Amino acid sequence: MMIYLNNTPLDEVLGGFLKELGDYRFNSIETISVIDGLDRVLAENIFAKRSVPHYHSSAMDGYQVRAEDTKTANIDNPIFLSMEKIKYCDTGEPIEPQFDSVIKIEDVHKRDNGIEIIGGATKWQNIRPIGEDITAHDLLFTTGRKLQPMDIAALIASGIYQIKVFKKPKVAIIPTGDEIIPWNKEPMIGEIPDSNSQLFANMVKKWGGEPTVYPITPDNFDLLEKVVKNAWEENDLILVNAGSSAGSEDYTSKVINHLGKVYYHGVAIKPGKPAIFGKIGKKPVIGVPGYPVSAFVVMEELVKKVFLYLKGEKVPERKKVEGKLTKPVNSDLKFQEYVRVKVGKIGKEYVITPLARGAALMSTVTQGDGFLIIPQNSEGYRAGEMVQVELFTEKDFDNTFVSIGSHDLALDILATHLAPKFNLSSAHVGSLGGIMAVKKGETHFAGIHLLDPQTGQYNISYVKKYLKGTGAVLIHLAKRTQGLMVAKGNPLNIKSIKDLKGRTIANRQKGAGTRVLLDYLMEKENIKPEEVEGYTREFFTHLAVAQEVKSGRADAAMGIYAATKGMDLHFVPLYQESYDLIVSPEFYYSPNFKSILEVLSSEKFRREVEELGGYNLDKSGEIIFVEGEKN
Ligand SMILES: Nc1nc2c(c(=O)[nH]1)N[C@H]1C(S)=C(S)[C@@H](COP(=O)(O)OP(=O)(O)OC[C@H]3O[C@@H](n4cnc5c(N)ncnc54)[C@H](O)[C@@H]3O)O[C@H]1N2
Ligand code: MOO
Repeated sequence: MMIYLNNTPLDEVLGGFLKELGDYRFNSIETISVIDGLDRVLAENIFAKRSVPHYHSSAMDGYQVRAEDTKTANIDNPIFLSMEKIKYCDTGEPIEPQFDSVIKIEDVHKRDNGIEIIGGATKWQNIRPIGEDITAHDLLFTTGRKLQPMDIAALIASGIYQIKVFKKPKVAIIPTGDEIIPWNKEPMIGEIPDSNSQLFANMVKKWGGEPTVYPITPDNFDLLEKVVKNAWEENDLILVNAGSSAGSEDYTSKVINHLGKVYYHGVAIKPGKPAIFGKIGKKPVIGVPGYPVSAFVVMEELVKKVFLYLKGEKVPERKKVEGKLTKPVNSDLKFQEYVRVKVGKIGKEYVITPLARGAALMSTVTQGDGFLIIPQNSEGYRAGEMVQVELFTEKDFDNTFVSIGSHDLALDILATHLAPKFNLSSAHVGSLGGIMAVKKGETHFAGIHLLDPQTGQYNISYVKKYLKGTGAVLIHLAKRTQGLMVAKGNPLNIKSIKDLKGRTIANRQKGAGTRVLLDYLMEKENIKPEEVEGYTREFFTHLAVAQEVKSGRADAAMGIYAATKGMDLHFVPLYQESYDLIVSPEFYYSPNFKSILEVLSSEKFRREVEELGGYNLDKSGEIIFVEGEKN
C-alpha cells in the first residue's frame, strides 16, 4: 500500500492551490426577478429607470394651497381660504399643478366652505418633489453588491424588475464509505448516518452556493470515478467526503489523480490533516476528511476560502475575544491545531476552557464557542495565560452562566428552565476542580458533593478550607442517593461495599465527590484499592461508569440512581449525599442570580428533577453556609 501524505502548512496549501486555479472563477451570470434577489450578487451596474417619487406628492395629511395666498396670515390676522383656493389631500397624494404648498390638517381651522389659517405657508413645504429620494438615471448599485432587503425595495420603486446576478456556484457533495447510510435511516452496528453531507450543504448555502448531495458511493475506485466524473460535468466545485487518509480503501486522491491532478495531500493542521486539493480540467476537486470536526475545520479554513475567492468575495473575519485559559493546552509542533473552547464571561473578564480534542467529537463544536488556534511549532499554552479565541458562535456571553464542577443531571434540567433567556455553559471537572475554579474566578458557580470523612458532613468544611479569603455562598441543590450500580438482577449478589472485594469496578476520577465517597466507604470497611480490580481506571461521569457496568466490563460502579435509569441496571442504595452549589459572592449578589434561585425554588423544577429518581429537592435554593468575602 502506498501512503503519501505530506504535511504542508495551511497558508502554503491555500496560496499554492489558488495559483493553480489560474483564471478559473465562478462568474456565470443569470437574469432573475428582482424579488428573488435577496443575498444575490449583482453582475451589472444598475441605474434607476424611474424617479422616486415619480410625481410631486404630499408629505402630510392636509390642504394644498398656493403659498402666495397665505402670505399675510398671522395670529392677529387669520386668513380665510375658500374651497376654490384649497384642496384636501392625504399623505402621498399628488399635488395639483395650481398648488405649491401643503398646510398640515392640525394647523388649520375648518370653517364652512373653507379653512382659516393663522400662519403663512412657504413654497414647497410638506411636499415631496419628484426625485426627492432617487432620480431617474441615478447609479443605484455597482457590480458585486450583495442585495439586502431595502436594496430590493429601492430597485422595485425605481422601476427595475429583472436583474443580472452571478449564478450561485454549484457545489457537488459526494459522500463515500461502505459504512455510510442515508441520514434518516436507523443505523445498525458499524453503520454511520451521513451527517457530513448536510454539514457541507448548509455551509455551502451560507456562503451563497447551491449544493447538490450525490448518492453515497461505496469504497470502490470505479464507482467513485463514475460519480466524480458525473458531478464534475454538473458542478463548479466538487467535494468528496472521506476516503482521504492513508487507509487502503481511501480512493479519493487516486480518482482525482486519474481524472486530473492532486496538488496537495496533507495539510499541517489538526484536525483536518488528510485533506486533498486537486483539479480536474479547470475545476477544483477537494477531498475533505471523514471525521466531522476534521471536515468542519477543512470546510471553514480552506474550502470556504477557495469558494469565496473564486466568487470574488472577501472572507469575513471571525469575531475574536481574549481571555484567560483555565487549563493547559499542549500542542503538537508539527501542526497548527484548532482546539475548540468554551468561552465564559465572569465579571468583565473572559475565561477560556478547552474542550476534548477528538476529531470525531461534533459536540465540541455544538457546545463550543470558538477555536483556540495554536500555530505550528508552538508547544501550546499554560493555564492562566491570556489567549485569543476566534468565535464560531454568536452567543451572548453576558447572559451565559458558567458552571464548572461536578456534573449532575439537575444542572441539565436547570439549563432547560433558564433557556432561552440564559445559557448555561457547563464543564465537568469534579467537585474539587469546581472549588478551584471558583477560587480562581473562572466560573460563576460549581456543583459539589464532597463528604468530610471526619464529620460525615457534606461540603461545608471544603468551602471553609479552600475558599477562605475568596468568599463563597453555598446553596443547597439536592439530596441524592449514591449507591452501587450492578447488572440487572444483581447476579453477583453485591449488597454492600464489602462485596466489591475481588470484583471489577469502574471508578470515577480523583477529585470527584463520588470517588471521595467510595474511598471513605472502602476505608471504613478496611478494603484496600489493590483488592478491587479496575480501581485505577477512571471515568468522568456517572453515565460513563453506568455504561461500563451495562457492557459487562465492570461488575459494579459507585454512582447515582438516576444514571442507571433507562439502562436497565440494578441499584444498591448506600448513602444520601448533599449536592450543593458554591456561588462566587460577586455572582450571588448580581441580579442574574435571582433567575437561578427562582428556578431552584420552583415546584416545576423540583418535580422534574425528583422524577429522575433518587432525588429530594425539598430544600433546593436554601443557603447552607456563607464564607466571608475578600477584604
Ligand atoms: N492509518 C491511519 N489512519 C488514519 C490516519 C492516518 O494518517 N493513518 N488519519 C486519521 C485522520 S487524522 C483522519 S482525519 C481520518 C480521515 O479519514 P478519511 O477522510 O479517510 O475518512 P474515513 O476513514 O472514511 O472516515 C473517518 C470517520 O469519518 C466518518 N465519516 C465518513 N463519512 C461520513 C459522513 N458522510 N457522515 C458522517 N461521518 C462520516 C467515518 O464513519 C469514520 O468514522 O482518518 C484517520 N485514520
Ligand atoms: O486530521 Mo485528523 O482530522 O487529525 O483527525
